[in-house]
Amino acid sequence: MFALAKVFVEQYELFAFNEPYKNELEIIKVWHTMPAAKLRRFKELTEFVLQDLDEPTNVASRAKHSRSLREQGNQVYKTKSKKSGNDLTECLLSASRLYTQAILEAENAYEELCLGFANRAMALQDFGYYEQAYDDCECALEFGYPKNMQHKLIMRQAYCAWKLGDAQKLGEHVACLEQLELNASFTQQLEQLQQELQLLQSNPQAEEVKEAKLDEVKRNNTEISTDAGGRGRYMIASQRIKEGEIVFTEQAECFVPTQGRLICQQCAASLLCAPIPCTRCHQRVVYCSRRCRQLHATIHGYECEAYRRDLLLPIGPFHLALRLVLTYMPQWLPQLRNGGSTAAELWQTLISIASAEHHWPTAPQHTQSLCMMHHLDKADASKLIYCVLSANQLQVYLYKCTNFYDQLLASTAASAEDWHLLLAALIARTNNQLLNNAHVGDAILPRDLGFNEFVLLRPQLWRAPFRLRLGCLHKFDRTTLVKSLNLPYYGLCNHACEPSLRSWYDGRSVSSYAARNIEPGEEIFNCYTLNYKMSSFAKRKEQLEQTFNFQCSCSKCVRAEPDQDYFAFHRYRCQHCEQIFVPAQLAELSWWQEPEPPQICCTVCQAPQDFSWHEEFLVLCACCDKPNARHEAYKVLDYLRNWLLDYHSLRQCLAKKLILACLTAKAAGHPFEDTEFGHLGRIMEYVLAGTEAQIGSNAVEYIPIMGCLFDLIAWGKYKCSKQRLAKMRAKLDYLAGETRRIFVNYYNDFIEPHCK
Ligand SMILES: C[S@@+](CC[C@H](N)C(=O)[O-])C[C@H]1O[C@@H](n2cnc3c(N)ncnc32)[C@H](O)[C@@H]1O
Repeated sequence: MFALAKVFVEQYELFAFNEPYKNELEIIKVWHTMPAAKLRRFKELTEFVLQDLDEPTNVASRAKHSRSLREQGNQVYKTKSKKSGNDLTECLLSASRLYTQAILEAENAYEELCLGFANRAMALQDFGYYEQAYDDCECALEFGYPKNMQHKLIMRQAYCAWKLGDAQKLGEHVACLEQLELNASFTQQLEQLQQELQLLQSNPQAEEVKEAKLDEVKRNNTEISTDAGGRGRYMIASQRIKEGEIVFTEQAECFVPTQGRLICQQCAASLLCAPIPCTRCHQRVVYCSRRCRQLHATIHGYECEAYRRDLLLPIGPFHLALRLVLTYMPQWLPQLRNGGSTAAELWQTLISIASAEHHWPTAPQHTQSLCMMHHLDKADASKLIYCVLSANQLQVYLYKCTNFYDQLLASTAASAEDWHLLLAALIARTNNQLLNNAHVGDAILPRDLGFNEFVLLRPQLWRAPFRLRLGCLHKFDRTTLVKSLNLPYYGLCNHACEPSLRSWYDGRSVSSYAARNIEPGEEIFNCYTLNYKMSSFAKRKEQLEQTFNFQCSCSKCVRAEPDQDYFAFHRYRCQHCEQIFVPAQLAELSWWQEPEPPQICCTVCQAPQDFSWHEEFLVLCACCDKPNARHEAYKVLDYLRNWLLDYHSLRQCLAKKLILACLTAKAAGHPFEDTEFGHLGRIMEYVLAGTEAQIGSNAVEYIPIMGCLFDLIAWGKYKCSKQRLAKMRAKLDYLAGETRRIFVNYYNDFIEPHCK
């Protein structure tokens, strides 16, 4: 990261750009025409980054480290015969964790890599992750598992295929094993599998009903109009859409993980139990299955060297721009084939597609993406230069380190030099379009999950695949941003501070639901910032102006008092005059998040407020394993209701802290009195009502708190009516498939029994 930043600083000095913006191609041309000596230095620096960042692998030391981790895994795995119940689960998952580390560490030390996969297959199979165990066997074979032991893996695959009810695969593996000479024990296993195969064949299992996929996009509720007055295109309802109904769905053809997160690069799954890494790019890319690895192979072929050099993390948002260009170039090329032979002509061809009218709901994503709005024309010189430097670095990378140019040169009459200009200009333009249009997708994960930690392998959490232990749902306590996606249809929604949509991400897909009834012809708004109840008018204004270049004139912003709803979550009763006030300065509203909190004074009597209890409350939360501390904390929170009014942001924040601290203590086995659950239940209901008031009960933020309440119900310590439970259960249907599976299993295992 340092090398790239240093190079950009020097390149910035070399690139004196002070011309008015025409378009991205013209800016790129400017640096291509800088004085020869400067240009030489500029190019040297670009290439220096590519050379300097290359991290060759020391295969021997990788192998050594990987072997040591695998052997630790073996030690743990060996103890399984003495274990049962949760202890057995722990043993298998901790072995799987160590084998996973061994696989990641091995990189291209293939002798170790294949053994790591083979051993993980064994532990995962025992635990019941049959699909993943099957894939691991396949990986072990791919990476050179010793020939004389391959029958073990084939037997394992046959077993997994049987468990998965896949007669075809089972038949293939059984046929293969029948050709081999096996010892008595393996022969016995084979005979059993032969019988199972006959049973499967004579009694084929009903085709598993696959969950409805989002591949089929829903757009019939919406139309796109254009505003001649500068707001560009916008989305309207083509018919009445009732609150909670789907407004539209979209599936991103390209996305990237945010901040180097290890999610599947193909399907964006964020809960992996058996990550399959690329062996070349230093544990920076993983897949949830071999199929996903296969589907992503072409794009990764272009990115692998950049990952290997760790170029994509420091390049930040440009990574999505790069991926968009890599993804769509094959679709753009046929249009460019007859679109001229110079960079200028090809550029013009793309721009004419971008400025044409299309039927937006059905236009392909590669066309919609070309047409996305951007504001590079309003950017200052430093932003333009940074954009050029990043785009140049990526273009040179593609030229020097990949075979991406092959298709460009084979499909068009343009020269490599023309493509240098065009590609850099296209990356720069795409990046700016994405800054204005890209979306970030979240996942519900434990707050303390490490970057290279895989939650499905976490200790003390699971009792079976996708089945949590009693009282552990609260561990999924946070919505975390995990991916940036290109969703150009969603991007056609203009902004309002009170959105019409509640959007839920699932892998590469988004489903947007109506936040309230929407009438035919009414505009459908997204909210680009926190909504009007969660952030101040000034903050939203600043963000919208800086990033999106417009001033919001939505119904919430044009009111005489645009902050009235935001202030409703910051009302105090003065400790002296007992009048109600909101702190005078915006910066004072979230004082508890400041490193050096300001003194808050009542705006009626000016008396300074004493918030020393805040620190004390945090200390109590940290000691929630002790009953006295918990009782004191319940009391303080109850007392605060007189001073932090209604759904005060701070009171909600403290309530969440206390809930999580108590549930963590309870899950760790600390005894709780029955009366305490009454307190906790009330506190959870308070936070749920606050979340509903501030964001809505159909927003993803509602789910983690609901999960806490589920734990209480699951322990039999809190009662809800059947109707209430049914309503909460219905919310789980919004969740991403992988998370839904966990939450629904939990509901069925532990909540449903309490309904009877
Ligand atoms: C994600 S795009 C929305 C679609 C865009 N109108 C288009 O035609 O492509 C964001 C851009 O649309 C414009 N925009 C969005 N909401 C707006 C609003 N409420 N008022 C004015 N301009 C808005 C701004 O130029 C903003 O940068």
